[in-house]
Amino acid sequence: MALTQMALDSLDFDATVALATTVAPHVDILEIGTPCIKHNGIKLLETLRAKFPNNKILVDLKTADAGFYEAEPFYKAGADIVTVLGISDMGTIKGVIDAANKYGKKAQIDLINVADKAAVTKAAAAAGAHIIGVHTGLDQQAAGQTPFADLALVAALNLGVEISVAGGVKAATAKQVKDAGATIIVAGAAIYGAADPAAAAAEITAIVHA
Ligand SMILES: O=C(CO)[C@H](O)[C@H](O)COP(=O)(O)O
Repeated sequence: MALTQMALDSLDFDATVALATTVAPHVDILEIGTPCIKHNGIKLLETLRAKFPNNKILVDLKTADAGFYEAEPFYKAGADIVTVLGISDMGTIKGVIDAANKYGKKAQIDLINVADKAAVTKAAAAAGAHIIGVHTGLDQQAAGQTPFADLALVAALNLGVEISVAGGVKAATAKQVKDAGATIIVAGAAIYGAADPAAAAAEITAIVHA
């Protein structure tokens, strides 16, 4: 079954916990977004881990170096998934995979800004990556880009790894993303920007779980 992931992209600690409280019953995975984890640190992960035992938690570290060293404390503190940049050295990617395996968790390789996405996906899968993250970042979205072509390319490789898709996904596009091969469908702005975030999350999850 495909899963939904909600990206918590606020910088504010209390607002993040409050939004997670609203949304957690309606999504599978809570994501602590990159600006959020940089601003608030591992204490926020510890807080969310304690409050939401029924959700998986992804920490979007987007690690670029020192993979094992940077990722290990987050797995130890309860992260289920940690991200590493696909543009990093394979030693860095392998370090995050090794840290994930040490704790029985998952490493996600983020393809943001990767030039040869097929080559990096194949190399990461061969190195034991659990999840490939097809990702059109917020700045790329502002320039009009979408993740759909990259998703088609990665899904066509048929490597047997999980595929997460992020980049402006909303209720209107969630089915398209799932049908194209995504196993984790990420939504940030479509949920936190909605008038009723709980309802928006529930709507997307109903589509993804259908
Ligand atoms: O990782 C991110 C930015 O780097 C976002 O959290 C991700 O793109 C999901 O948010 P949205 O649905 O608003 O694109």
